[in-house]
Amino acid sequence: MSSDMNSSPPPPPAVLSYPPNYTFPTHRLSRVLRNPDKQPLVLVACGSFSPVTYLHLRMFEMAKDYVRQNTDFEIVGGYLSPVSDQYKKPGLLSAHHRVNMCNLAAEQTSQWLMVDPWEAFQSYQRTAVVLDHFEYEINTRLGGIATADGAEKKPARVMLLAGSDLIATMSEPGVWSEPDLDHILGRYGVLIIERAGADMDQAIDSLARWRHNIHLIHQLVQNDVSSTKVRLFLRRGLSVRYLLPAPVVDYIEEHGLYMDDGPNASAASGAVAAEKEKGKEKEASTSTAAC
Ligand SMILES: Nc1ncnc2c1ncn2[C@@H]1O[C@H](COP(=O)(O)OP(=O)(O)OP(=O)(O)O)[C@@H](O)[C@H]1O
Ligand SMILES: O=C(O)c1ccc[n+]([C@@H]2O[C@H](COP(=O)([O-])O)[C@@H](O)[C@H]2O)c1
Repeated sequence: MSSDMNSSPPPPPAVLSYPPNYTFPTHRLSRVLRNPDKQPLVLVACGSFSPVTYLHLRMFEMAKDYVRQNTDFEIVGGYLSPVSDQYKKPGLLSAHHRVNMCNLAAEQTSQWLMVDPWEAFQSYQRTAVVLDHFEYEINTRLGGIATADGAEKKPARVMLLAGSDLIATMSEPGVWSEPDLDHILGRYGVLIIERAGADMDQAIDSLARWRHNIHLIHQLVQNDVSSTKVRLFLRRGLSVRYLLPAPVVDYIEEHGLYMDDGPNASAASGAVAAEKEKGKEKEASTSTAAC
């Protein structure tokens, strides 16, 4: 293991709690680095995924192109990490269904993406802790990623992959704690995907001190699909085909999901999430009315 790894010890497993019968998914993790000059990189996208859309999957492909063209990293794994039911965001379907839909999307439309149910099936875990969990599983438990000649194992860099709307919340008072921001952006870093309606430069304005660890990825094809719009379409009996992977559309139909407002729709448990949802619903509602 490199000296880098020794100077930055991962947190002890005691701070990480585990859901019952949990196994960290590694079936698509590249355990060997193709290019020995590169540093292995693992992408982690945290979110509701209620439901997962093509845009969630597209974030990973955009990141892959960016990383290949602009960095010294080699991507060895990509994970969707659906949030716990305790996040209680309006429109949040049960973790059981959200994880199933993410698994269908990853397994049937991608060769490299995986779904980690670690945070979904337990109490709410902050994003900083989720990234620590990946760090522990990949670099402590698995010992990192081997070079092709097997001479050494390099620690993988874990990075958050997120849309600019999520990053914009990092400048909103009271949403993220300052030590967590320092942990996420200082230690791990983030790849930000431009999202219509959330200006990237504005989103990172107050995050300047971590700029060296923040990578901005611009959209080349504008596409503002959101889970909120998909849920709204479903409630109105409109088609969502070609906005989501076909197996996910079939799953939603088969289980009759998102036909009503759901148990959390008016609970407004998280003020920020609820406000965000209301704004998105309004915007989505205006655009479907215009159709
Ligand atoms: N169209 C998109 N463009 C860029 N990033 C996106 C897009 N859709 C989702 N993301 C990002 O994916 C991650 C997970 O998002 P999330 O599950 O909250 O989806 P969402 O569509 O924003 O959901 P909702 O509409 O329920 O708020 C977040 O980092 C979010 O910014
Ligand atoms: O760790 C935090 O303090 C924190 C604060 C706000 C949001 N998050 C995470 O960001 C994600 C937001 O998802 P969403 O669907 O609300 O856009 C979700 O995974 C949350 O756990 C995390």
